[in-house]
Amino acid sequence: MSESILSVEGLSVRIAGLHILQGVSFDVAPTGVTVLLGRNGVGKTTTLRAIVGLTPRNGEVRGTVRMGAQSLLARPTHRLVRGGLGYVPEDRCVFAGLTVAENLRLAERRGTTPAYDKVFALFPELDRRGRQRAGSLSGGQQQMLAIGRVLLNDNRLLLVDEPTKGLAPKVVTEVAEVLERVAESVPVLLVEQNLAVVRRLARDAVVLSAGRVAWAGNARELLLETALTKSLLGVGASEVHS
Ligand SMILES: Nc1ncnc2c1ncn2[C@@H]1O[C@H](COP(=O)(O)OP(=O)(O)OP(=O)(O)O)[C@@H](O)[C@H]1O
Repeated sequence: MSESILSVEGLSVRIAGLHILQGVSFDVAPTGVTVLLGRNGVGKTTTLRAIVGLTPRNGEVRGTVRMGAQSLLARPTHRLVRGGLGYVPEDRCVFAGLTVAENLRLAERRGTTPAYDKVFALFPELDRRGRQRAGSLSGGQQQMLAIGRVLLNDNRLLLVDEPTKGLAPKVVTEVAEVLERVAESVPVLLVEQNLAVVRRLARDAVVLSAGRVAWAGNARELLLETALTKSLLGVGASEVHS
């Protein structure tokens, strides 16, 4: 593989006495989508949050995370974000009481030109619904806002946590289409449980199990190995190929 955009080595996270990650190591390719997989509660969100410096204060993080030559773990989150690490959290976290336009305006950064043209080209609905309160958007529209907000600024890498969770099948397809287009210009580390979306988007896959990386390699190869998906993800062939 060509040089990675993100390198995670020996990442260990303890929270409230739980040793959630126990020496996780993997690389994220400099282009396309790398998917982080694993059964529920295995530590996927904990991994993304550790990378972006959002482990709870009572947690302890060890190991090394590098984006290019830069070491990330000692840096505060706002610096990482300013340095081009975009994060779309699980559950979207849009400001329900603010309008779409206000949610976007909050993401603007001093000294940079926010890329409204790019965001509205990807999500015309965000332009049309500028005056609508984010809390009254559908789940899919909120997800588009959460992704659009991050894309207002330049990113070297995007971390996206379960963007299709809880969405209707048609909207899952729309979100997948958008992420596919986004990934043409910026590499993505994606947590995703919907294996049809994984099959469509991901070139590389990393599977967590028992606090460690249990498997890493080509995503399509993983999805073709029924015994592997069953043992690592707890899903059978019908779910993989649906
Ligand atoms: N702040 C916290 N305090 C205590 N335990 C936590 C905390 N954050 C995560 N955990 C525990 O760590 C484990 C991993 O959680 P995490 O959310 O990272 O898993 P996940 O793989 O993203 O799961 P899911 O697929 O269900 O979202 C779980 O057992 C969870 O309960």
